[in-house]
Amino acid sequence: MARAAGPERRLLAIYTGGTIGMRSERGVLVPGKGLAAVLRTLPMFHDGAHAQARGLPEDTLVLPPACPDQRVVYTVLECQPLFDSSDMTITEWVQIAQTIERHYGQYHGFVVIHGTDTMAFAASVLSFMLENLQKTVILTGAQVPIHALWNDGRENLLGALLLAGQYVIPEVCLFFQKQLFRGNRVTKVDTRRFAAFCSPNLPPLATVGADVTINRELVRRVRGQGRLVVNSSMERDVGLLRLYPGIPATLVRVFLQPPLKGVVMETFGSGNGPTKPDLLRELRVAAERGLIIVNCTHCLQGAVTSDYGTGTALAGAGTISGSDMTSEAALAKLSYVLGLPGLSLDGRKELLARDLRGEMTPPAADALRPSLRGSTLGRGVAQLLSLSQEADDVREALAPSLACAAAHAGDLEALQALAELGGDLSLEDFGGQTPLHSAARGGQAGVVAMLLQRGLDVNARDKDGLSPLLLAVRGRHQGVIGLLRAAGACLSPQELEDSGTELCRLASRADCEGLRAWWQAGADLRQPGYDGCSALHVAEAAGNLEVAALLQSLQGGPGDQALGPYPGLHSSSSGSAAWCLT
Ligand SMILES: NC(=O)C[C@H](N)C(=O)O
Repeated sequence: MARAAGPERRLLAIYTGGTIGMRSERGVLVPGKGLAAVLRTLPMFHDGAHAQARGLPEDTLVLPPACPDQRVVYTVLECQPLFDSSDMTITEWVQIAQTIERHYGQYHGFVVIHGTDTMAFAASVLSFMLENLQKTVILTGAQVPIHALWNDGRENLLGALLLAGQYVIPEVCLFFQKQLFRGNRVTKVDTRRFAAFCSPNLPPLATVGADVTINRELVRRVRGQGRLVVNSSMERDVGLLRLYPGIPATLVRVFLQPPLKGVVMETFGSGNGPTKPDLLRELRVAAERGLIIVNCTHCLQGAVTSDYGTGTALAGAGTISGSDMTSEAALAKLSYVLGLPGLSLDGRKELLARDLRGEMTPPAADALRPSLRGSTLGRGVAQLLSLSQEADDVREALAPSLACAAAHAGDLEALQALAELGGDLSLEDFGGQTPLHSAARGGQAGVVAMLLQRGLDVNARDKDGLSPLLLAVRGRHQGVIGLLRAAGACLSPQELEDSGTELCRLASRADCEGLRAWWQAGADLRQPGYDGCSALHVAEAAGNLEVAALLQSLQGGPGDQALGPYPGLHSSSSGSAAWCLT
C-alpha cells in the first residue's frame, strides 16, 4: 500500500442508486437520476475553472486540489435503472464487477455509490468476485440525500473519492463516517445514525480526520502480478438460516432442501445451537447429501469456537466453522466457492475454512488444508501458502512450475490454492508452457475448463511453438480438444501443413483414434504428406479398409462440430441488457 503518485489520478464512480441520490416522490424516497449534474454544482466536488483550463471532456469532474501537485479527476457512470439497494442481487453486483473489469486499465481506482441497506453484502460479494485486485475499490453511500441541507452524503462521497484517488489500497473497501473499512468485514448496524456501519472483528483500514491515518499493517498486500480476474459464476442457491430457541427440526428440514447448495447458519454465542437429536439429524442428513453448512455466530463480535458441547454437536453434525466472519461475508464466500468450477466437496470446504480476502481471522495453520496434505504437490502448495509475506519472491518464482505440475496432475484444489495466493495462472514455466498446455497434455478436461473460464490464452505457444490444442491432439484427449475448439483454439497454418505427414503415419499404423483427434482439432484429412500422398492413399495401399472407410467418412472437411460457445464460458454476459450503464 502506498500513497499514489502522479499529477492526475483518474477515478470511475459507478452510481448504482441508494439514498445518497434519492428524491421524495409522494412522500417516499425513490432513486434519483442525475447525480453527476448535482455534483457539478457543488464546488467541493468540481473545480470548473480547472476543468476548463485543462480542456477536460464534458462528462469529467475534477476535485479541488487536496495537495498542491495532484488532482483527482473522475467520471460518474450512472446505472440504468437506479436501485434502492434492497432490490439488488448478485446479478447487479456481477455487472458492477464487470464494469470495473472493462474500465480497469483506464482508471487508477473505483468508487461504487450504493444504497446502504445491502452495501455490506455488495462489498462482500465484490471482494470475492474481484481476484488479484491491484487498485482501490471503495463503496460508499449515505443515510440522507446529498441535496438535503444537512446530510452525510457529501462527506462520505468526498472521502471515498479522496482516498481512492490518493492511496493504493488494493481491496474492496467501504467508506462511511470518516472510516475506511475492509468491505467484507462490515455490517450495517443503524437505520438512521450517520455511523451506519461497523467492522466488529477488524479495526478500520484508515480513519480520516484532520489527517488521514492508514493502518498499514492491516492493508492487504498485492501478491504476484496476476491480472484482474472477475469470478462471475457465483452460486445463487445459497441461503441464510438464523437459529432461535426451540426452532422445529421440521422447519430446518424444509429450509435445507435442494436446490439449496450452501447455507450460512447463524447460531448462538460462540457457535452453539440446540442439541435436540431430531434437529442434529436434519443437519447431518443435509450435510451428508453434500449441502455445505457454515456456522456463523449471530453475535456482532467474536468468533465460533469449540468451547461448548452445544457447539461441537453442530460440528459433529457436519457443519463447518465460519470463524469470525460476518454472515454477509460468509454468504458471499459460500456463493463464490460453490461457483468455482470443478472442485470436490472437500476442496470447497477447505477454501471456506481458509482466509481468502481478509474476511476472517485465519484459523490455526494446523487445522488447514487437510486435502492439500494428501499429495506431494499439495504439500508443496501448502508450504508455499504458509510462507511469510517476506517470502513473496520465492513464492512467485515457484508458482508457475507448481501450477503447471498441478494442471498436469488434474489437481484443481492445488491450482485454486495457488490462484488464491495471487499466483498468475497464465504465467509460463521455464519451458514457456502455461498451465493450459500442461492440462491439455495431461488430458485434464476439468482443469482446462477452469483455466479457460479464467481467460487464459487458448492459442498460447510454448518455447517450441506448441499450442495446447496440438498437445491435446498428440495425447488424443477428445474431451480437451472439444473444450479448446469451443473456446476458439485452432491449428496454425504451419501445424495444418505439417499435419499431412503425421496423418499418413497414423494411417499406416491404423491409428483411428489419432486420426479422429486431428479431425476433431480442425485438420483437413486430405492434407498430403511430404511425398504428396494423403492418409487415404496410405490406408488403401496398405489394404486397411477400416481406416480407409473412417477417412472417407471424415474427410468431408475439418471437424468443426465442436465450434460454438462453450457452455459456461460466456454465460456471464447474458442478461446484461437488463441493467446497463449509460
Ligand atoms: N441509506 C440507504 O441508502 C437506504 C436505501 N434504502 C438503500 O439501501 O438504497
